[in-house]
Amino acid sequence: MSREANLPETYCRPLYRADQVRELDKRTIAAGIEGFALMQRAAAAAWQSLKARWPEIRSLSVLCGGGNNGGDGHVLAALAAAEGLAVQRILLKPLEELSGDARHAADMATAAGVGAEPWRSDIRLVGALVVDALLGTGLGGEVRGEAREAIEAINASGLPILSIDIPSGLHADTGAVLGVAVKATRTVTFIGDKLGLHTGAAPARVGEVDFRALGVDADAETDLVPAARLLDAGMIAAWLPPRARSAHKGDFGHALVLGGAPGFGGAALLAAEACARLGAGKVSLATAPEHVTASLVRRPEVMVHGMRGAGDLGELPEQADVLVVGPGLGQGSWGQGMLQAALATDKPLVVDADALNLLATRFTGQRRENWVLTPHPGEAARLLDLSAGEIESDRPAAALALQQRYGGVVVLKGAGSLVAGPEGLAVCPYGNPGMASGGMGDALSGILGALLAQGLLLETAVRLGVLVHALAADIAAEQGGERGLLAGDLAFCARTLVNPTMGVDDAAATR
Ligand SMILES: NC(=O)C1=CN([C@@H]2O[C@H](COP(=O)(O)OP(=O)(O)OC[C@H]3O[C@@H](n4cnc5c(N)ncnc54)[C@H](O)[C@@H]3O)[C@@H](O)[C@H]2O)[C@H](O)CC1
Ligand SMILES: [K+]
Repeated sequence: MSREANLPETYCRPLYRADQVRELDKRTIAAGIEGFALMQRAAAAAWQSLKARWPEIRSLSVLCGGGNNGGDGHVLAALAAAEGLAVQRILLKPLEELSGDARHAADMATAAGVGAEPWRSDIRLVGALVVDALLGTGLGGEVRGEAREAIEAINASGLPILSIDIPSGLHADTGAVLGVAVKATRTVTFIGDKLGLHTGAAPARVGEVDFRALGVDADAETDLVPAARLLDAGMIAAWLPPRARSAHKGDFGHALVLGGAPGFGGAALLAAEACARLGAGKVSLATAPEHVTASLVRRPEVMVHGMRGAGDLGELPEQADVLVVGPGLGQGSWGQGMLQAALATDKPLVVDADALNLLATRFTGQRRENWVLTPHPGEAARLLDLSAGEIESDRPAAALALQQRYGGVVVLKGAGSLVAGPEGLAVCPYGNPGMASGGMGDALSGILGALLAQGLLLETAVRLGVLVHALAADIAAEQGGERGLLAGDLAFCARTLVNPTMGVDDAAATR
């Protein structure tokens, strides 16, 4: 178990940076498995993964770079040829310029009768599938020269693509595309799963990630603290406290949503609804008076209060167990007053949308340990005084910088949302482009409010909430497609996720 009581680390696969994987390689070699044997294990694992995914394939085009990533490709080419496949082996660097394990691998493939031809810009890829063995953890800087051409040709081929270790051109630590990157169908990665395969541009580039440990137990290297951990749906049940039969709504907390400035009612309603749907005992909504009727009609279970300004809040903040501030807040005096009232309490806060923009502009210097900020890259840029491009160029660093500066827990939303907290970094591998629509952030803030209201530890609640929110979006997309996926669709899907299915007899048994 991890240091925080209910965070079973066994479910969160460790993710490493490239330098940590190289350190693991070094230690493995020092422990007696020499480099070429490790390369042979890697290539064999990639070959098994390829055959499992494409059992019908009878020909390959293997593009080999000048380093050990290319070495993996040479060994795989020999394995495929030995099983009767037609193999086109293409070299980015002449055999005689190779060295070390890569040269050993290339010579072995040649000795096994596998032909080799130099890369040419007019080359035709004749295989039915491409193996991308150009660049791995040794990629340094923007992709240059023939490697760039080769990557573009691979992407233009229209063929299925298996990337060795990392799609060439993708940064192993940040998931950023360094000029150009392969768009793989499947990526087989070795020894340590890599942080850069799960965030930034990676989710759209890696295809299916097939992690193979090659017999190396990275977890045993306790001094190698993983760069992040990969959230897994298997954790949902472990993180949700069971409900006692004798429970009453007071046991599940009271969440107060502050939002819906005049003209911005929808966001606040979405947050309040998600909060109710995810199990808060009571939900109050403090919003502009014009939204009261709509709230009563849409969600009568939410106790809605019309607020001309923060002065009308009265005892509401003190009566709540958690405050969600930001959905539809606006940045005018109404919104500023609501945020000020929230900051004046010592209650756990979920801070989103315009509340984040106000933290960056009018309420600067704030820091607390019991809040969660949920910026998208644009809001993160304002909070760190950077550009959105700089945020996206190194999302893990941005998430950690936000957490360092503001304290508590930070969610940097986007493909492969990141959760940065005292436990370190967690990456969410779920979600889809259907989430790029208005209200998704409001739904997340409501989900987080509900889990905090029910008493989950801050970091657990945030990791769980981000996971459930994204997984619900995947379920909703499976049911009805990504286009037109609405935030309101999520709350119900998310609700099913936080209610582990019970058979009828189980339900009877608990009566
Ligand atoms: N024991 C091990 O280390 C194992 C490693 N495995 C595989 O090896 C690669 C890492 O290999 P390395 O030689 O360090 O680097 P790469 O092959 O990824 O790249 C070096 C290669 O690429 C050229 N290059 C670098 N930057 C650029 C650039 N910006 N543009 C163009 N070309 C570039 C450089 O000149 C070299 O030719 C790892 O990913 C694994 O695939 C085994 O899998 C396990 C054992
Ligand atoms: K590669």
